[in-house]
Amino acid sequence: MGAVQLRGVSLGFGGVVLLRDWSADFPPGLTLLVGDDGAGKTSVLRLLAGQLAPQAGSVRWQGAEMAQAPAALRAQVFWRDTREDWPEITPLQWGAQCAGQHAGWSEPQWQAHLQGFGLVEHQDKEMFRLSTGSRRKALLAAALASGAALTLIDEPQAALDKASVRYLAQALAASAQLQSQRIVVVAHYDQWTGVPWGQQLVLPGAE
Ligand SMILES: Nc1ncnc2c1ncn2[C@@H]1O[C@H](COP(=O)(O)OP(=O)(O)OP(=O)(O)O)[C@@H](O)[C@H]1O
Repeated sequence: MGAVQLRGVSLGFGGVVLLRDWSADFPPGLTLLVGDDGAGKTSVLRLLAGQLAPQAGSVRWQGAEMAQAPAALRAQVFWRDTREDWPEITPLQWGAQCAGQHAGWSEPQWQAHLQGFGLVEHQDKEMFRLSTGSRRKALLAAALASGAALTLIDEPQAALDKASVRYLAQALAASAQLQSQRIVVVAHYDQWTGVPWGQQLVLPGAE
């Protein structure tokens, strides 16, 4: 399947430069994307998802420019911006939607992750009734269970209890073992030990 390749990427907003002529590869395996608050982690995930186009340079995967990727390629990406509002839907209903969108969806893994994150008691409550942490856990459980060839996870430790962070670390390791060709990118503001990262990329930071 190969890496997502960023070449000579520039990106900025309103005079603030986040990336200038930045090149990086996101190969199969686990990548930790490190950057201070506001360094552009979410923006890089959005570039990888094709939700955002760079102002210069290219973001290519499987022969396509991600911002113009055909639907078949987009279907191989799991990405949901954590800032997006949730519709009136329960975690179970949302899981069913995701199952329809991702060919590699694993129902046993979804069930296991709901259990592992302690979400079973909340799985029938609408998202807006859940705590931020529980909504985050539902998102993470779906990301992991999606089997998506390119899985993008933004600041997963935010609003998670310690037990869930431990569960997530082992679930990430297990997913990398299970699907060695899967590209999983996790953005976090700091180093994160205890996860077998294939690579760690540090963002240059806003100028
Ligand atoms: N669509 C946009 N329009 C204008 N400014 C934006 C846009 N997207 C991001 N920014 C700005 O770019 C900077 C980087 O944002 P981004 O969310 O990518 O960083 P981050 O590293 O994920 O930081 P944080 O963890 O604080 O969200 C921020 O100052 C943000 O306000």
